[in-house]
Amino acid sequence: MTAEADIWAVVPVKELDGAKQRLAGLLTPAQRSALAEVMVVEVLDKIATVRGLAGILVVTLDPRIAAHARRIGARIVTDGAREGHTGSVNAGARVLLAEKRGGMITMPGDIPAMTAAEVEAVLAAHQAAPAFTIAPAHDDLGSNAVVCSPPDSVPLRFGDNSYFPHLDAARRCGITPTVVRRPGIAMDIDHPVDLAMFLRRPESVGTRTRAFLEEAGVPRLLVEREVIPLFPRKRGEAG
Ligand SMILES: Nc1nc2c(ncn2[C@@H]2O[C@H](COP(=O)(O)OP(=O)(O)OP(=O)(O)O)[C@@H](O)[C@H]2O)c(=O)[nH]1
Ligand SMILES: O=C(O)[C@H](O)COP(=O)(O)O
Repeated sequence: MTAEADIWAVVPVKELDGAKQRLAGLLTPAQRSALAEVMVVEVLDKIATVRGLAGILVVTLDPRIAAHARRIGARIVTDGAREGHTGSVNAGARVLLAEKRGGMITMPGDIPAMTAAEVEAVLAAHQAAPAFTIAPAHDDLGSNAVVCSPPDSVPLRFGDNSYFPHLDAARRCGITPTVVRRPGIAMDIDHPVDLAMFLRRPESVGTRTRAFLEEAGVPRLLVEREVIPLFPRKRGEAG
């Protein structure tokens, strides 16, 4: 990718009240909303330092996230911002298309272990348009960073084990997808078990999200709820 590629980051952010429903069994609504905010702010602050991006669009109706997005110089898109993950990404892509921008890299707000260097590696691997690059989740189910140039090079559909369907969609568009795996980008936080994994992994060390989780007593909660066993089984032990 060259600087002339004109790639914009598109980050969809659901309103914080009601975010992270899949953590409802573990965290209170206030904790979930606070965690979502810490993660999104951490992700946006890191994206703001990525070299080679033309700009950042944050698709949101959340006033706190919009205020932070403005502070880091991002643009806010509100049209289509309540249309789910896919609808919101498409809303950002439409803005970029209307402005004849070169492409987009979309990432969710729940990958707080990502780094600017990882995103730069994804962008560096991206080919000349028409092109499609994807950085999957650690389990090869989710699509955690997706680059499309032009912004609508491949129809996107998140939320249902979308990684392999996105590879197929690219091929149907006549594009050979580029795959880039990076451990920080790969670690999205949806379920309690994801929190356990995040806290175990070296990539979370030094993140504000980890500090927040420790402050909120989440490591102990994960043990109490048996998401993390207190005495891990030894290899080969039955159970
Ligand atoms: N603007 C916008 N962003 C969304 C919407 N739905 C999801 N997102 C964003 O898309 C990314 C992935 O979100 P999800 O994992 O589906 O939702 P979540 O709130 O993080 O978690 P759950 O409530 O457990 O589904 C996050 O950055 C969300 O904020 C929406 O309706 N509008
Ligand atoms: O449901 C989700 O976790 C998000 O919408 C992300 O979707 P994905 O798993 O397809 O990346």
